[in-house]
Amino acid sequence: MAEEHLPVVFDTLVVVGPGLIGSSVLRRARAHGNLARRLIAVDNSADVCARVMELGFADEATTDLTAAAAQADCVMLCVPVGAMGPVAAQVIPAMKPGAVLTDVGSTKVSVTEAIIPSLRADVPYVPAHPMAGTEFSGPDAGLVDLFENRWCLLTPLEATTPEALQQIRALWTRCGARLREMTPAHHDRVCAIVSHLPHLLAFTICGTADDLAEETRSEVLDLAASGFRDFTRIAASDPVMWRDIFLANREALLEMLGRFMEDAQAMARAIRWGDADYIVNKIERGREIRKSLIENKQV
Ligand SMILES: NC(=O)c1ccc[n+]([C@@H]2O[C@H](COP(=O)([O-])OP(=O)(O)OC[C@H]3O[C@@H](n4cnc5c(N)ncnc54)[C@H](O)[C@@H]3O)[C@@H](O)[C@H]2O)c1
Ligand SMILES: O=C(O)C(=O)C[C@]1(C(=O)O)C=C[C@@H](O)C=C1
Repeated sequence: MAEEHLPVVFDTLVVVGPGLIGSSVLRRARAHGNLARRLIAVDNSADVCARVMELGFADEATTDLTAAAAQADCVMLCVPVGAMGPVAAQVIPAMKPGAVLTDVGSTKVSVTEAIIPSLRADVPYVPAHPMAGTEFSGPDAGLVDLFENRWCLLTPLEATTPEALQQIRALWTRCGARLREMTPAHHDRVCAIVSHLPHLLAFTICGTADDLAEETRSEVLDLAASGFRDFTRIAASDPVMWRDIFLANREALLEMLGRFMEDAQAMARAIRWGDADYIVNKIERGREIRKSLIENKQV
C-alpha cells in the first residue's frame, strides 16, 4: 500500500515543545496525514502556542500540559534535554493506559534516567533521537522534510513494549528517517564524537577568533572565509539546548574531547617537525570520511 494510504499510526499525537524538531514532526504529520488524525502542540510559552496556530500545523496549541496529555495516544517530548524529566513527571500521571511516551532528546542516558522514575507500568516508553537539525530553533524553524534520509536512533529499554517500539518505528519511517537501535550508553558515546564535540569546537573557535579580534583591534572576523564560516553555522545554535546537552553528556563528551586534544597535539608535533606524511595522511582520512557521507546521502 502507498505510504499516504496507510492507516494513521496514532489517533491523537501530542507534541510537547513544537520548536525545530517538534514542529518538523507536526508539519510532516500535517502534510502526509498518515502519522496521526489529530495533532496537539503543547508549549509553556503562550507566544509559541499562538504562533503554532498562525502557522497552522496543529489542530490545537495549548499551555495546558496535563489536559493535552490526557487526550494523547502518543506524547512526544521535544523540549531541551534538561526539561525532559520535569515535563515527563507532569505528563505521565495524566496519560491514558496504553498511550505511548517518546522523546527526541539529543542525549539518551540522562534523559532515560530522568524519565524512568516517573514511568507507569501501563505507559510504554520509547526513547528516540532523530539525527537531523539546523542551527535554528522555534516553531518557524521546522521543515517538513527535515528527517528525509536521516538516521533516527532508538534506544529501547525494559519499559519499551514491542508494540510501542513498532509504532514509533512506523512514525519515524513515515517521517522519512532510517532507523538504528542501540543502547543509551552507546548512543551517547557516538553522539559525543559526531555531534557534541563538533559543536564544542565550533563554539570554542568562534570565541578564540573573537578574543583575538578584540586583543588586536583588527578585522579578523571581517575576513572570515568559508572555512571559518562553516564553523559559525553550527556556532549559531541555541544556547539552552547546547548547555543542556554538554552537561547531560558530560562524561562521554569529556572523553572524546580528551582524545581529540591528544590527536590535535600529535598534529601540532607533526607540523613542528615537518612530518609531511603524517599531515597528508590525516587530511586524506578527512577526505575519505566526507566522500563516504556523500555516498550515504548524509550531506
Ligand atoms: N536542534 C537540533 O538539531 C536537534 C536535533 C535532534 C534532537 N534535538 C533535541 O530535540 C529537543 C528540542 O530541540 P529543538 O531544537 O526543537 O528546540 P527548540 O528550542 O526549537 O524548541 C523547544 C521548544 O520547547 C519549549 N519548551 C521548553 N521548555 C519547555 C517546558 N518545560 N514545557 C513545555 N515546553 C517547553 C520551548 O518554548 C520551545 O518552543 C531537544 O531535546 C534537543 O536536544 C535537537
Ligand atoms: O545540522 C545541525 O545544525 C545540527 O546541529 C544537527 C545535530 C548534529 O549535530 O548533527 C544537532 C543535534 C542533534 O541532536 C542532532 C543533529
